[in-house]
Amino acid sequence: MTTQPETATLPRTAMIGVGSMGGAILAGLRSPDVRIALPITVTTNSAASAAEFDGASDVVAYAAETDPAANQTAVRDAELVMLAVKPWMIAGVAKEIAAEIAPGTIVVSVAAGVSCEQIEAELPGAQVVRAMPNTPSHLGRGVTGVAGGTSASAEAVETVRQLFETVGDVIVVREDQINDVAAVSGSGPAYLFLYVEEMTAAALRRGFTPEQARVLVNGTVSGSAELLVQSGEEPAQLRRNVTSPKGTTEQAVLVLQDANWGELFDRALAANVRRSEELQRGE
Ligand SMILES: NC(=O)C1=CN([C@@H]2O[C@H](COP(=O)(O)OP(=O)(O)OC[C@H]3O[C@@H](n4cnc5c(N)ncnc54)[C@H](OP(=O)(O)O)[C@@H]3O)[C@@H](O)[C@H]2O)C=CC1
Ligand SMILES: O=C(O)[C@@H]1CCC=N1
Repeated sequence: MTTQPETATLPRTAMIGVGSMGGAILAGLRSPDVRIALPITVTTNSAASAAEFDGASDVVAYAAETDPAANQTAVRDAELVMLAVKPWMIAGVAKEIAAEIAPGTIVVSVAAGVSCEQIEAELPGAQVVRAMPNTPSHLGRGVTGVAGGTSASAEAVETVRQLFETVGDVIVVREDQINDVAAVSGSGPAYLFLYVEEMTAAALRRGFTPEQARVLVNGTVSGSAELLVQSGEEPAQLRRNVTSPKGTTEQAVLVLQDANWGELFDRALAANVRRSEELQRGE
C-alpha cells in the first residue's frame, strides 16, 4: 500500500454497492492509514448486507430493498461517488441518483463493459472516470487501471488515482485499454485461483490429504508470489532457478509448454474482452 502524502485527504465518498469488489475497496479505504473525509456512505441491496455496518463510526450504510431512497441519500453531498453494482445496473442507478449529483462531482465506475459516455449520458455535469480494480485491493495489494472520460478533468483522474493507490498499485490508461486491463488484472485473480484449484485436485489424486494439499499448494503459490516481488528477478529466471538441467521440473515444464500456453492465454483474454464488448452493447 502506498502512503499518501500529507495533503492528499480523499474527498467525501459514497459507494453504491459494496459486494466483492466494492467491499474490497471499502476495506482498503477504512484502513487507519488512509486519510479520507468521513463518514463513507454506502448502499447495498439487502438490509442484511447493510446491517454488517451497524455500529461502525466511519461508514453509514443504507439498503435499497427497504429504503427506496437509499442511493439518493447516500450520494447527497458526496464529492466522489463510486458505482460498484453489476454492469447492467449502472445506467439505472445513475439515472436514480442524477438529481443529487452536483456539477463537478467525480463519479467513478468500476463496472466492466460500461463506457464513460454511457454514464455521462445519465449524469450530465458529472466528471466520469472508469476504474478497473481487482479483489486483492481488500489487502491493499490490488492493481487498478484508471481512465477518465471526456467529462473528467486531469485533477479528477488524479483524485481517483490517489483513491485507488490506497488499495494497491495504479496505472492510468486510455479508456480503450480498460477492457484489456479487465482481461489481465481485473479477472486475473480468478485465473490464479483456478490454477490453485486444479493443482490441489492433482495433489489429492496423488494421495495427499486435503490439508496436506492445501499446505503444499497454497504455500507454493503465496511463497512464489512473494519471491517474485521481493527478489526483483524476472519470472523466467526464477523458473530457471527451479529447473535443474536434466532434473524433474524440466520434464513437467515440457509437458505444460506443450499445451501452448501462449495461444491459450491469448484465447482466454480475447474471450474476456469480447464479453466486455457484449456488456457494452447491453447483451
Ligand atoms: N468482482 C471482481 O473481482 C470485480 C468486479 N468489478 C465490477 O464490480 C462491479 C460489482 O461486481 P461485484 O462486486 O463482483 O458484485 P457483487 O454482486 O459482489 O456486489 C454487488 C453489490 O451491489 C449491491 N446492490 C445490488 N443492487 C443494488 C441497488 N439497487 N442499490 C445499491 N446497491 C445494490 C449488492 O448488495 P447486496 O449485498 O445486498 O446484494 C452488493 O453490495 C461489477 O460492475 C463488476 O464488473 C470490477 C473488477 C473486479
Ligand atoms: O467477471 C467480471 O465481469 C468482473 C470484471 C473483472 C472481474 N470481475
